[in-house]
Amino acid sequence: MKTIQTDVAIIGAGSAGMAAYRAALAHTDRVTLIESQAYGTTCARVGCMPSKLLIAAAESAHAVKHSGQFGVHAGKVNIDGAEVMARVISERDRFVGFVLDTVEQWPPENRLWGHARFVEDMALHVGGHTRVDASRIVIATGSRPAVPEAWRRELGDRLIVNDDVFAWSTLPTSVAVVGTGVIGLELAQALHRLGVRVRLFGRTERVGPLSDPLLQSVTRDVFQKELAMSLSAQDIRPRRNEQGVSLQWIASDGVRHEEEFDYLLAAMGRRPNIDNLGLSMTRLELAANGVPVFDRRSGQVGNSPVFIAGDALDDRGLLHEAADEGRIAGDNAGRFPDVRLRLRRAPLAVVFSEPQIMLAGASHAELTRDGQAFETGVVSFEDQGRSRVMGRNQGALHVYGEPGTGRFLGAEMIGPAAEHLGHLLAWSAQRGDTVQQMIDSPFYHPVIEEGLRTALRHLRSKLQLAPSAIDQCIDCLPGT
Ligand SMILES: Cc1cc2nc3c(=O)[nH]c(=O)nc-3n(C[C@H](O)[C@H](O)[C@H](O)COP(=O)(O)OP(=O)(O)OC[C@H]3O[C@@H](n4cnc5c(N)ncnc54)[C@H](O)[C@@H]3O)c2cc1C
Ligand SMILES: NC(=O)c1ccc[n+]([C@@H]2O[C@H](COP(=O)([O-])OP(=O)(O)OC[C@H]3O[C@@H](n4cnc5c(N)ncnc54)[C@H](O)[C@@H]3O)[C@@H](O)[C@H]2O)c1
Repeated sequence: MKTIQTDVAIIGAGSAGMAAYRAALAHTDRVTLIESQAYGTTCARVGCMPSKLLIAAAESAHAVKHSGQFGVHAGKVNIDGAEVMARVISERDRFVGFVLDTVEQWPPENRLWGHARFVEDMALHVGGHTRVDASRIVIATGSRPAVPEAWRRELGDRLIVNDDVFAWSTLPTSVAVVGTGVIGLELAQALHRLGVRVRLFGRTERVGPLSDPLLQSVTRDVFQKELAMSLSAQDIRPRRNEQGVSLQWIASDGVRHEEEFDYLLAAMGRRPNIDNLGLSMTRLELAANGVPVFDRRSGQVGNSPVFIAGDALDDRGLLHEAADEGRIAGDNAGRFPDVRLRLRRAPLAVVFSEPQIMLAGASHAELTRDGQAFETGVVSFEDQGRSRVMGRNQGALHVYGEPGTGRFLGAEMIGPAAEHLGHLLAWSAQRGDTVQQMIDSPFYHPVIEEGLRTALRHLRSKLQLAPSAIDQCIDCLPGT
């Protein structure tokens, strides 16, 4: 076995690992980036980008099918599954190509291929061919889908995960999607809108990530109108059969049901890739979930020269967070022992369903857990002017503010343009804006942001910072 010495070894060349590599290089040329699979990142290859490409096709099909509400009749919609997947894959490959171009420009002597495992505190074995002795190590190994082993054994290639969807050459006829989290919701709705028979299974009544109980119920109602859903499904039993999968489950009414599908898509959460890293060979302190105990502001594991970033943290699981964490961990690994604590951005998460879902700043669950006093301002989008104009008048927004100071704390929303409102609200949360400062900002007319202003005015009156918002007035057109 060959032995190499390096200043910084980075395990994983995904979004976090690539950011860590760039940041560490600012301090030393002796940086080794280790990858065991294809370069290209989860986000570009099988995550953010191909899922949004599939959703874009689905939105297009949906818009054509529902144009009748505007008096525009497009006739029978023909969805060509092969063409849909061809565009998804060719555009995806373009995004992956940009990542590959970047990695290929990096010196080959800085790149090592193979699965890395700790064999001692600061030594790795890679692919059975190389021992790497490193002064500092960054763990950026990402995550993988959680799949029940018994289901995998029973269903074989009929049990699929997100990676498999983006290898399809055409669309299947039917898919059972298990898991009503972010991936389940995005992919189930997209496939349904592209003409695939879909049933979405949840083991509880929870749909999507919103933690505000009232918004959870709005979310459930909205998606139940469009999708075949079996919530609180118990004893889900998949069997392999001629067609693909026969699925039995006990519905919330206690009755056992059975339905057949081509595939079962497991969207049941993701597990950090830290269980196969040989961490037991090190003295690193591990938390109950097996992840080394780390500081979010530095990425440092205890006081050790080991850093961790991205989905491997089992924390926020989002691309922009992975890139930030990679940069912080790589910089600190490069400058070790002069480790710097970095400010983290305000939380922001978006689900690209229709309507979209977003959380910005502190969530309802976090405020409640932390015992933070707060009031809630609300707006429904059902009668909001611009949302009605566009026929996208579904959902609601809740904004949270602090009594006394009038400080804006956070928001949760299901509704139109949530990806954009989410940014405005996360920026306000990060700046520490007051509700009044936000209301004093310009609002054009007619725009969906006027709905946000209604919610903020409602919050202001709940915080007793101003008289109740005026419901009817000349500049308060419908839904403002
Ligand atoms: C379907 C889907 C849709 C998503 N959509 C969005 C979205 O719209 N917006 C958003 O913000 N986020 C989204 N995400 C989440 C986002 O993709 C991830 O948070 C992000 O890609 C994590 O980056 P990472 O660098 O931590 O992991 P990865 O990019 O997975 O990189 C980890 C790398 O480590 C390698 N590796 C693992 N173990 C070893 C080892 N022992 N030795 C060597 N190499 C190893 C892996 O092969 C991999 O290349 C989505 C995820 C999925 C699955
Ligand atoms: N738009 C985005 O930003 C985006 C999109 C996709 C994925 N992601 C990232 O990927 C992560 C993983 O997504 P995900 O949807 O797999 O996880 P998730 O944690 O959002 O949802 C998992 C769901 O699976 C359910 N589940 C788990 N075990 C089950 C069982 N045995 N039977 C039935 N249901 C079961 C859970 O109750 C939950 O509803 C997300 O948390 C997010 O960080 C982000």
